[in-house]
Amino acid sequence: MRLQVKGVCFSYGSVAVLEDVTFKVEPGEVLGIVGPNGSGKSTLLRLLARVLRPRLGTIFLDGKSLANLRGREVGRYLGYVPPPGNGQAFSCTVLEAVLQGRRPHLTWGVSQRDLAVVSQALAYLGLTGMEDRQLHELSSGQRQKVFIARALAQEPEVFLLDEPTATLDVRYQLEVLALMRELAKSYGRVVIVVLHDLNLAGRYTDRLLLLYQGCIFAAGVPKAVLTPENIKMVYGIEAAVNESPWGLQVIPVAPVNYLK
Ligand SMILES: Nc1ncnc2c1ncn2[C@@H]1O[C@H](COP(=O)(O)OP(=O)(O)OP(=O)(O)O)[C@@H](O)[C@H]1O
Repeated sequence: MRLQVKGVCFSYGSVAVLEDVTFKVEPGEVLGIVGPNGSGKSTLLRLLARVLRPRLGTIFLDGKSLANLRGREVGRYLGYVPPPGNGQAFSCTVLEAVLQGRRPHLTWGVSQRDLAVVSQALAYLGLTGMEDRQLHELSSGQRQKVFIARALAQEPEVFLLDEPTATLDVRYQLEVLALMRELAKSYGRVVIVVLHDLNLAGRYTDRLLLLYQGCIFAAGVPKAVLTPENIKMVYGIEAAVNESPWGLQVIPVAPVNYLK
């Protein structure tokens, strides 16, 4: 499914947060969104997930405006994983939470296939055996895995992940991003992922949007976006950027004003 964003602007009340954001993502692509705190990354993802509506501009899925989709279509097309710790403290078991991902697909109750998909999603995230645990009794990383498993179980065309790796240990940071790449490359899904870790952004994405004060400051392949100059302008730090056998390596050195 192709996703197109055309001239999107958004404000919270009278405060403009996104200005004239335009880009597109093709099936099979992993798009990363990076940028400093408050630059508008989460807001952009919430607009793509139709949690928020643009003030101006349009978001298209295969040429159809997102605004015109029915609720069930939104659930089938878009799998949204909110950032860790964002109003997710409702009380249910791990199994119930992941099963919720099947809701857009359910017809007459839960089928064997629904259970098989859920069980595979749990296994991918190393959650097998934790099905009966209560969500509020889990560690924040375990809870984050549950929300990622729920999005996997949803089998959406487009994955929208807001800092999915922020609370995960290094192994699962790699597991989750490798799995998302695989879903894009082998199954033609679109993956859009907000990341703070520039090394992960450099390694696991095909293209990056670098947001700055609500605008796209740079867009393109990671090597073109994650330059020391761009990083300095946007984050105010000196950084060393090297090519490594595993992809781009970004070493944040120090805030610019500390070096004077
Ligand atoms: N519900 C809200 N009401 C009013 N302003 C908001 C709301 N949510 C976010 N903002 C503001 O909108 C701007 C963009 O916020 P957003 O959460 O999209 O940024 P972000 O790039 O995801 O930041 P971070 O890296 O800190 O998660 C910020 O200035 C923020 O204070």
